[in-house]
Amino acid sequence: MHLDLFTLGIMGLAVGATISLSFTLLGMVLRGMPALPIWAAGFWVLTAAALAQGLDEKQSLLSAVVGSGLIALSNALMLMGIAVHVRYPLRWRWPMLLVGVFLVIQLVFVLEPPAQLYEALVFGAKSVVWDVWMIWVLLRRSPRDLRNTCAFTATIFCADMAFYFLRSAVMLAPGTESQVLLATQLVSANYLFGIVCTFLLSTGFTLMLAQRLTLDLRSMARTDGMTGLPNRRAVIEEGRRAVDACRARGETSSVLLLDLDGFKAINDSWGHAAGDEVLQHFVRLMRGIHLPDGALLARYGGEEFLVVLPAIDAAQAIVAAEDMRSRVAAMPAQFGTHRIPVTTSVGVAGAAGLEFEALVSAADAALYRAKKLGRNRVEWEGSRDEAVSFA
Ligand SMILES: Nc1nc2c(ncn2[C@@H]2O[C@H](COP(=O)(O)OP(=O)(O)OP(=O)(O)O)[C@@H](O)[C@H]2O)c(=O)[nH]1
Repeated sequence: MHLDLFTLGIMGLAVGATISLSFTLLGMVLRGMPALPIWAAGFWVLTAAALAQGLDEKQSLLSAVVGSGLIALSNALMLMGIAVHVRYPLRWRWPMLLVGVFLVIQLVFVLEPPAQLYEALVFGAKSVVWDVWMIWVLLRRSPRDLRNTCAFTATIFCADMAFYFLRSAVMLAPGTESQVLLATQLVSANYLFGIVCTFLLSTGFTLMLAQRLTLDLRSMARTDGMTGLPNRRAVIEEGRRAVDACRARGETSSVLLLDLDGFKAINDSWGHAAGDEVLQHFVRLMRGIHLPDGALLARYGGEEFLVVLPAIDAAQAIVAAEDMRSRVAAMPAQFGTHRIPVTTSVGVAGAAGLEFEALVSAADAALYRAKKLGRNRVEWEGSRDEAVSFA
């Protein structure tokens, strides 16, 4: 089969339109994925570029300027989609500036046509600039937990770059310029490679989206929606891991269980929205307190919060708990024009040998006593030096 430019243009059009349509439809289903519509637009623009360039064998002004302008625009869209996906704050103005520069270069080429070799080399250089930029964002600006799918996509851009270097090497080889057949074959190879790359790129982007979706869902399942803190499930998992690591080293760990006092009365007197505001106010206060490295703060239940302090002994934990209690008592919550007094009771447990679950139930027993003894106070199990004496 002879793959002339027209045939390749039709193939590019079919592949491009299919991918663009898939991404557009995916964007309608997967809401909350901001990169998706940008990539869909990128693929549509790339398809339009294939249409403008591939179906116009005479290489008129339309194919030269509009086609390469569209290719530059599609690269800018792909790049912006990647930046949005990895949450790298890249401003639209920089890729768009590059599109403008490349468009001017193309216009100059139309007005004063350079040697074919020179034009092809500039075309390759333009692709390499986009490739390097995208590879840099994918590998250097992506979060660690998205890195493997980003690395896959970066490999495609590396292959694209390698192709252009290879193509340039062939073109620069002595005597190549005069071989018309070779030049035509290179253009065809360029098209075919572009089609394969576009397909692989769509696979790379799909993998990146799948990984982001999985991570987002996993994070949502472990986060409390109202306060943004880790939820009970997350803190049990992470707390267990942290306490076990300390136990293995023979170190003490402590946990604090904090429960807001009279919270039902706050809801009953001021309404549920006021209750929510009090919870958020409490979390803001807690976040403002400097906790030791490795400490975990989580929402354990309705108005109950758990602090895990690995490698912190009971005496230090009691001091930390007293600091939290007094700060909360000193700062009422603001709800509209009303100031709502807030206090918390705290149960503390700290021991070297206990498992996480045993520490939490000891802290729970201490909390129960704090409530019984009048609330707004810190209680612990056992002596202050070894807050759980029954370990
Ligand atoms: N506004 C609001 N209320 C909540 C939320 N989660 C739990 N609650 C309420 O918190 C209240 C807890 O009441 P109780 O367990 O009786 O505790 P309390 O009134 O604080 O009493 P003590 O703990 O003994 O001081 C219940 O009325 C729950 O409906 C929430 O996310 N928002």
